[in-house]
Amino acid sequence: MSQSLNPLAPPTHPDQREIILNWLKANVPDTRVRHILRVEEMAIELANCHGLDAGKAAKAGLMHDLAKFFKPLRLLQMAQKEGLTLDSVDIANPHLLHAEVGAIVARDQFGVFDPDILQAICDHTLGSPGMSALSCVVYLADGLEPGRGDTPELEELRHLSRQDLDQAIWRLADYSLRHLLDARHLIHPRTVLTRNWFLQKGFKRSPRKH
Ligand SMILES: Nc1ncnc2c1ncn2[C@@H]1O[C@H](COP(=O)(O)OP(=O)(O)O)[C@@H](O)[C@H]1O
Repeated sequence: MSQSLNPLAPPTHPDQREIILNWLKANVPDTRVRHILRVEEMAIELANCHGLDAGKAAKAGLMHDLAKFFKPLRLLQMAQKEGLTLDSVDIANPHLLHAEVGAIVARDQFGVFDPDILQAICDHTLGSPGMSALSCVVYLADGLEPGRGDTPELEELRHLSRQDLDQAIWRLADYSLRHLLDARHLIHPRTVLTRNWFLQKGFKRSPRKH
């Protein structure tokens, strides 16, 4: 995890999924629970497509939005207590911290200590330059699960997400950035850094195309 959540010994509960799902049903509106379940399903599908650990993808998908409905002050306080470095955009829009704070909840409330899963939860909204394939899968599942719509652009991105994780990441980052620009929202620089990192990775793979 780029911002040091401490990976200690893992006490894994056999009924962990049911416990997490019950917590979500009590703390998150039904529409968001349905989104979370679609993210879990798409993360499993993408993990299988790309030869990744589908169990880890499922867990990160199920837990990615644990802190989605935490109030801004709570998000800021938890992030500060954890010692996370905050960008000015995080301070202006603490909602963006729900990703990192979700990983803190996964660790502290549900005893998840797997650093790959915690990092994928952290990365799900803004991405991260050089993020792992597991993080890519959860970022893509969050942005492209079927409930996001069925425009030709989204369908193309879904197709790409099954073929090429790197290209799908920068294309989905571009898609998000376009929406943020149109809405005249602040843009967190990490999305731009993520987009550039994965675009450049593509240049290195096929230099003559660019
Ligand atoms: N790079 C970014 N900079 C600023 N705001 C962003 C960025 N990425 C996403 N957001 C905004 O943060 C909010 C949460 O993002 P996300 O978790 O992807 O949303 P949701 O799952 O609710 O669609 C959304 O309102 C989105 O517009």
